[in-house]
Amino acid sequence: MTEHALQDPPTQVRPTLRVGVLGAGTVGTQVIRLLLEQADDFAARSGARLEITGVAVRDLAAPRDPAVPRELLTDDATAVATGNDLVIELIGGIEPARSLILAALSAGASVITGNKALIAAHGPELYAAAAAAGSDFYYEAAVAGAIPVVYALRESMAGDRVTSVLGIVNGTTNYILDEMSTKGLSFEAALATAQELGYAEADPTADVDGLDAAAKAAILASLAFHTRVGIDDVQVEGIRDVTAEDIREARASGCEIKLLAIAQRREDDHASGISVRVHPALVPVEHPLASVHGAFNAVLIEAEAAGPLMFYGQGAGGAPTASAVLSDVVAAASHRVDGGQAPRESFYADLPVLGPEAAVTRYQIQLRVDDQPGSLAAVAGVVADNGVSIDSVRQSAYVGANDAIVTIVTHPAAVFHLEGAVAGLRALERVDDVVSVRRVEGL
Ligand SMILES: NC(=O)c1ccc[n+]([C@@H]2O[C@H](COP(=O)([O-])OP(=O)(O)OC[C@H]3O[C@@H](n4cnc5c(N)ncnc54)[C@H](O)[C@@H]3O)[C@@H](O)[C@H]2O)c1
Ligand SMILES: N[C@@H](CCO)C(=O)O
Ligand code: NA
Repeated sequence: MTEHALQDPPTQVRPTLRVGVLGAGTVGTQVIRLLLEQADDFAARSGARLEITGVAVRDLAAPRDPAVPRELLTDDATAVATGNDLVIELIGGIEPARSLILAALSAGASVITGNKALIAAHGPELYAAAAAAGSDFYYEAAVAGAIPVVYALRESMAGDRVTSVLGIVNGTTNYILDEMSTKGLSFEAALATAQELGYAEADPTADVDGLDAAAKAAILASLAFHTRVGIDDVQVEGIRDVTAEDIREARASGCEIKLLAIAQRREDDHASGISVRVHPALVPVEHPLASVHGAFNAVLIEAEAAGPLMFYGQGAGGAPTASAVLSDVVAAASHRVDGGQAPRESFYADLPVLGPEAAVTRYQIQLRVDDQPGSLAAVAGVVADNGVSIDSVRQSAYVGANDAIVTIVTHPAAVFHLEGAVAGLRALERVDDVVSVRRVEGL
């Protein structure tokens, strides 16, 4: 074959697919810009010309990025949802996004969304509507922005048995913790900077309280374990109570504090099922997740045959997220041209989702103790008596008193045993204060 024959004839007639966009905010604007700027590439890659017929917005008069042509704007979102071959939902939230997506699917459109909150609350309903209509339902942008982790779990890992997913999936909180760690800022000061830079919303609750990461954890767990996992199945703790002091102490013991999303398969004498949780944890500095800085995301997947896989990149922002949306647009468009369909929901394994009592993790316990002979032995005795095994102990002087700070890292322990040990420590006369109890991951 000559080189010439490999090239795409410019005159080739292609079908046209009608594309509707719901929402022209941070992500929608970039999706529209790229679809228009790179129209020929999208036509060549998908096999169809992608024509944006309408962009539904809430306020027609609002100032807009010039990348969004004014003549495409409409405030009739239902018409955009029901009058196109491909519908891209980038409004966010539950309603009206849910109703618009259902309307689009029942009108026969394929739907692409980045809406993790909606999928974590109503995923099965959306999948069922897509299957009933014979349409595609795609959502790469919903988890970790540009990082192709939905594709990885839904398609690349379809031939393997995933055992765990461990990730930093919220850019805002990673930025805040990183600023606290590298610049010594307080939580409040770091949050204010994140808001100034546009990472955090004016109302940062979903990010800071771990709910955005929990929605993503639910999606990751559903895909990894072929089991329906909703946001209510995820144990969530955010980063509001992480102090600059916690981070300094973590660094002194060779760790960073990261907000982690964790989905693990458990099959042992004590529990069988999956554990899905989001919480701050100490991560040893040599662990790959410890060096994920700023608003970046990273996801580690472990599977039986593949072993460990690591994904890293931009988990938020208009253009990075648009990249993920557009990969789905190309896939959905090429199915319209050449046949084929997106993977359907896979929940055959139906594994039980375990409660918080089943979690077995390592902990770091920090105590302020009397710096007297026998204090360490008393502390170690209480921990052992409660069935918790100690991995390491570090003692440092406490400034301004006859006290010492003792930092204990345990071997993996059940919550029940850990709570017993902490209660026992609090009751010890030699222990003035249990300063902090944090989970440790990645040891
Ligand atoms: N921004 C990111 O970094 C990012 C990353 C991954 C996924 N996402 C997801 O992408 C989606 C969009 O996020 P975003 O950051 O672009 O949000 P955004 O708030 O910037 O944009 C949403 C837009 O939708 C508009 N809107 C609200 N109700 C509407 C309605 N009824 N009809 C038409 N338009 C309406 C809003 O006015 C706004 O312009 C969300 O689901 C979000 O979770 C965002
Ligand atoms: N608010 C989210 C956007 C991406 O979902 C974050 O900070 O990661
Ligand atoms: Na992604």
